[in-house]
Amino acid sequence: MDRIRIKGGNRLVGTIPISGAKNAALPLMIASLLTDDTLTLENVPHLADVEQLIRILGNHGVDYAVSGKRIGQSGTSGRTIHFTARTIIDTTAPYELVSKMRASFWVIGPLLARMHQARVSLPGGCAIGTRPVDLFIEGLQALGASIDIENGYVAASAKGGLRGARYRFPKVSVGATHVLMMAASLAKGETVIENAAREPEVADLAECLNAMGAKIEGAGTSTIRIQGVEALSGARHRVLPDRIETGTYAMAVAMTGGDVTLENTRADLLEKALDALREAGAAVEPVANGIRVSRNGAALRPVDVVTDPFPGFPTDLQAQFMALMTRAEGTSQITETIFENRFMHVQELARLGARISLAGQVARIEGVPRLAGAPVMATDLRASVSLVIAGLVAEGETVVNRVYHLDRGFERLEEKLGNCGAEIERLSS
Ligand SMILES: CC(=O)N[C@H]1[C@@H](OP(=O)(O)OP(=O)(O)OC[C@H]2O[C@@H](n3ccc(=O)[nH]c3=O)[C@H](O)[C@@H]2O)O[C@H](CO)[C@@H](O)[C@@H]1O
Ligand SMILES: C=C(OP(=O)(O)O)C(=O)O
Repeated sequence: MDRIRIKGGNRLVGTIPISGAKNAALPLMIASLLTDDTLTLENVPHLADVEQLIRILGNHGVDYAVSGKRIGQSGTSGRTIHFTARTIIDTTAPYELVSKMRASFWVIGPLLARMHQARVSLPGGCAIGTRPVDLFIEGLQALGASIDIENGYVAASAKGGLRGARYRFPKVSVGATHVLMMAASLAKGETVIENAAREPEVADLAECLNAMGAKIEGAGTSTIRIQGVEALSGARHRVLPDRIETGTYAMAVAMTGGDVTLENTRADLLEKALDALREAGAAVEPVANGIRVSRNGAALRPVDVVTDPFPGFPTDLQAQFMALMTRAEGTSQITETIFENRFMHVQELARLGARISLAGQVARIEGVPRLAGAPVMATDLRASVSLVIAGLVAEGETVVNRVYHLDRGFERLEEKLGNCGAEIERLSS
């Protein structure tokens, strides 16, 4: 299993190209199931989750072809991939494939809409909470689907097709909003989704679906209105920049000090996180095609944050911000409101000398003047990268084990940080 070795102490200076967003690319790829035409996606990141989803889609009959820049070229700006689901050859998504990744469950929406049936294994994904699927089930039932859960599978059918309806989510869910929006695009009549997730990835999916011929209004707000259409066509769409990758590197720069321009990204995708960084003492300014982040000499100040659905502080940046706060001059508080078990990085950060106490969903971080390198274990995707951020300032050597978590969501992390002066390498074994 690969490991990442970091020698802490170097400031980060230079430019980091931001990739297309994993959490936008995955639902966009799944949208290819909605049409027999070709959906071309640009700026697709090269990530383990993308490769896994290609396999899952292949099982349903989606062919893919890669064109444009290939991985390995320096400065690559992501791949262009053409997805074609000419015919759906299987409406079952099996446990072996779906258990590896939460988002793969989302195929249920397009399969049901196009084929009027789907049998999808209950999902896997990062172990950060129980992550039930009740909202998907309720939402799809509102569109007329009958659903049974049997032998670990969700079996859904809609004889005669889905019908538009008004549905209010009792709780905000990104995935369930994606699924309902895709399903409703091919339902008969109008669907109104209330209390929808407002994440930029939802708006990105809607933009792509509209390019495919869907009629969706209001995506990016909490009420989404969809007029169902008979069929969708192919389209070409560019995947949104990864706001979590952006925020992660911004936090790494705030941690080490230095001056880095994050390229191919947008500040409006993560205002709340950038505000927290400014409060912590970093200078953050939008520049043409990106964001410049620096901290030169200013002390790190403690900042309290509470995770929330967009436009709040993202849960996917919580671990990284906690790593930063371990070096603040004072005590900060981080409250996690989205997932009930997303503090697994706490004990690993403690190995590096961090002082963090937990009470339910609240972590209190007492800043320390130094961290010291140690072997640590990645437990989930964002937890892993929080350990990398801490390792960048820890004295001596930090080795992060179980790097496969990182590879799910960060493209060429060692190269991107190494090019800015970090001493970081991948140890393959
Ligand atoms: C691939 C992807 O885009 N993953 C993101 C997506 O995950 P994902 O779409 O899985 O997250 P959700 O927004 O659905 O989850 C939010 C909360 O709702 C709960 N819930 C969700 C569905 C359901 O049927 N019942 C239920 O109770 C979840 O357990 C969680 O507590 O949004 C999360 C919240 O921003 C991010 O952390 C993930 O990185
Ligand atoms: C939790 C995440 O991913 P997933 O929903 O795929 O587990 C994430 O991207 O941080």
